[in-house]
Amino acid sequence: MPHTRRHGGNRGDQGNRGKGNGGAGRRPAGPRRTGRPQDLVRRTAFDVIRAVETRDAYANLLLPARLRDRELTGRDAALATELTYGTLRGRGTYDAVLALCSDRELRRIDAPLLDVLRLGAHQILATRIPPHAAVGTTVELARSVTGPGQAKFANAVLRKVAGRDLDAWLAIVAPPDADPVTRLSIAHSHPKWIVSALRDAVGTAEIEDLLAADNARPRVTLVARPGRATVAELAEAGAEPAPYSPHAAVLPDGDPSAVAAVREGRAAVQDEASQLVALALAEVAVDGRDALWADVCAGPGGKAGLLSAVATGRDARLVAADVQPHRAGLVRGAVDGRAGVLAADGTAPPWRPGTFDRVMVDAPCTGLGALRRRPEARWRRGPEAVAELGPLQRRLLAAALDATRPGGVVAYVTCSPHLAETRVVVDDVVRSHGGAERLDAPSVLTGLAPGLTGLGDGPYAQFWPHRHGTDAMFLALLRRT
Ligand SMILES: C[S@@+](CC[C@H](N)C(=O)[O-])C[C@H]1O[C@@H](n2cnc3c(N)ncnc32)[C@H](O)[C@@H]1O
Repeated sequence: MPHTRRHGGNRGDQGNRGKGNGGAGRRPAGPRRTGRPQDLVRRTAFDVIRAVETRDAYANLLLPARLRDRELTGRDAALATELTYGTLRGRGTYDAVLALCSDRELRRIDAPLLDVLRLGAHQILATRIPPHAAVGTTVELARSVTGPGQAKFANAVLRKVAGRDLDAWLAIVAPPDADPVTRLSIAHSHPKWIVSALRDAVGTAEIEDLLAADNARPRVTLVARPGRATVAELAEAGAEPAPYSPHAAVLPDGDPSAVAAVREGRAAVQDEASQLVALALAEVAVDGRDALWADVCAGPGGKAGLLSAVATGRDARLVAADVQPHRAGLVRGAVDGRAGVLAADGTAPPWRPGTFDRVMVDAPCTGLGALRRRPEARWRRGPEAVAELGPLQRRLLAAALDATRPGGVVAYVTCSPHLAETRVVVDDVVRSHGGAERLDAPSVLTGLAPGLTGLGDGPYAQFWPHRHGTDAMFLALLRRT
């Protein structure tokens, strides 16, 4: 099933009735707060879904801005978020159902109308909104977006969708005797190439759990930057200590920016695996000097923020770089004053060979390990992205080994479990570059978090959403010889 939770959507329609648009000369962007709040909630979800399609917008960045502009808060904001993310994630499943309910091929349906239908299918099949209400409000949306003729078509299609529940539809569109990749692709709404790649990485026994975890809402994990904030302080603000990272706390509900330490930059939102791979680089033993660290792909600064705080506590210094100047700018807001930040190309860096004692390469990758967070990401790129990124990943890792002194350590990290951008890259570079010895990453990580298991047999470590509740982050640790 594309969704593991059903949302109490219709309850969300009750909030903030009749608040107006805030006055003081401020006009919300797009539709105004007139009419029924649920219309504005659905319209907001629709607008974000369209912007994702037409201007490559990122839902997790655009939606909060639209909610603010339109003064949607509380349950209305929660419903708009659920409808936006759920529709984007579930598109693969909903398209398979819509194709059976429409007398027109989906590719012949106008793109805005198809998005309205997907939004309707999500409400009917994966929320607790009563089907008649979901059909009625979606038909109204179709009318306002595309006109009365199309509203009639939308009504006919959505009434057919509402004729069965999700399980009954899945038995038809993803039957047990279908080819396994096709069945998983439709049932869990992932493109086939991603199902195949994830199955190669995690194995047949766990692929279904992994795909289901990609469709669940991720918890919000905070990092208390060492020396600047503590988990105890985050706990006072309502967060709960997380299971593995000593600096992590989970915010069960609510807005991270309501936490003072987050507002003040002493804490931040950061996945627990992302914290642990940075800590692994900081903790693995190095022989001799331990004074100068680098993060060569640092933007926007999640790992650099943690590394710089740990470095400062040990009287070491972090140099953080990113090839994109605006991303290097974001890093400046995440690191402490001792760190150096610059815009530089990690494949042709301005520092001398052998400069650093510890180097982080958090390489640009497909992001297949963070599909929970970026609901549209799975539809955006095809398998060619893996081949396109491979040469850059290899050059960055080779250059990082060059930048490390003998006895120093390099961490190669991706937010993807795809074998072609994880172990295949590291194996190739170790073979062709020479001068690198693989360290056992799982044992370094379990040294940090004794309860942590299921990272693989080494020398590489792989986190998984369904096993660890984290992003599928990969870590290789290499000692420069
Ligand atoms: C996965 S992101 C890094 C995330 C970051 N480490 C964090 O924890 O917030 C990869 C970064 O590599 C940067 N990048 C891509 N090519 C690069 C290059 N040749 N040299 C340096 N940085 C590069 C991208 O701009 C992007 O910011």
